[in-house]
Amino acid sequence: MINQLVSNIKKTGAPIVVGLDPMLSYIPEQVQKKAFAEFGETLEGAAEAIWQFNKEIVDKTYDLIPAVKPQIAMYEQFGIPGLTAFKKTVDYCKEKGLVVIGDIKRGDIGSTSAAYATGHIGKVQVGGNTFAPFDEDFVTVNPYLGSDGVKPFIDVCKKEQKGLFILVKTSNPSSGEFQDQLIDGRPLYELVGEKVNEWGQECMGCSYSYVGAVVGATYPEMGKVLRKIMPKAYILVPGYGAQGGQGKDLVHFFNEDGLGAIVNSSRGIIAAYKQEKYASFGAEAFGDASRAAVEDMIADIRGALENR
Ligand SMILES: O=C(O)c1cc(=O)[nH]c(=O)n1[C@@H]1O[C@H](COP(=O)(O)O)[C@@H](O)[C@H]1O
Repeated sequence: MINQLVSNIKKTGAPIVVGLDPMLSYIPEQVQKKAFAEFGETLEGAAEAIWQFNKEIVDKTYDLIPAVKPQIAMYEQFGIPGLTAFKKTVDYCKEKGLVVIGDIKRGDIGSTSAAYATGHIGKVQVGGNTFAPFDEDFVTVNPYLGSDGVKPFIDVCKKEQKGLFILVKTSNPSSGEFQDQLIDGRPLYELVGEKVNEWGQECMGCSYSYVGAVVGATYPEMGKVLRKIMPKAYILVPGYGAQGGQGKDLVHFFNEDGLGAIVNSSRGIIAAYKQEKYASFGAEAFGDASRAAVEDMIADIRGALENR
């Protein structure tokens, strides 16, 4: 899967991910009304609205981008119908040739991690039948439980040619509370980065490992250090746009080959029509506003990489 991700990035020239994080408040009224007319103001109605919203955004952007990142919490809040919309989104994006990063941020004791890995990137056996229940291409993993909580995900990746992005330094304001704590004079995120590098060494695709890392766009100096600690890890960089990250902050997340990082924006793309900059599109043309926001994001990052 890492090879498909790299190939999609080279083909589009766009090291970006569109985060499909649909909140009902981002979904234009006409889309909500239509879904509620069919299913009522119910969990099913909400799930239909987020599915139709996602589909329009994917239809308007898929030719420009290599990958999407649906964040499962946005779907789980609508219970079982929400999870059905998550799965429909995963399948639709894959049909469109996009790499799907399931943002699930899981991690537990070994046996429980194994079940998470099976459900999201692996296959489950039911009697004589085998199913790939969610079938994302990559998932995000929380490494707080240590190696035995991460290894079951790596084992499934090896078997199924899937991939991981492991939280190393997150983008949120409180991330330093634990992640920046010094251990023998070195911050914890550096030690986690070293572990990601170690885990990734036996998981190489053509040029990059399929064990990647998450490092927030909001901490560019730390990104620079982590890039060197994990030279073969693809770095998923959230925090662009709504959280303040800009192209010029991100150049050191990339390697000299122009690869090695993929920058996520969720609200900045999917709710673009609500921003002043794209307001002229109006709520009816929300998908076109998202396309314009994708084009601007690509230009910003490409421009920064060309001028570094
Ligand atoms: O793993 C992630 O994707 C992630 C890690 C992190 O450190 N910070 C972070 O914002 N994220 C996710 O990235 C997305 C950011 O959304 P926006 O701020 O709307 O672009 C959300 O889905 C977050 O859950």
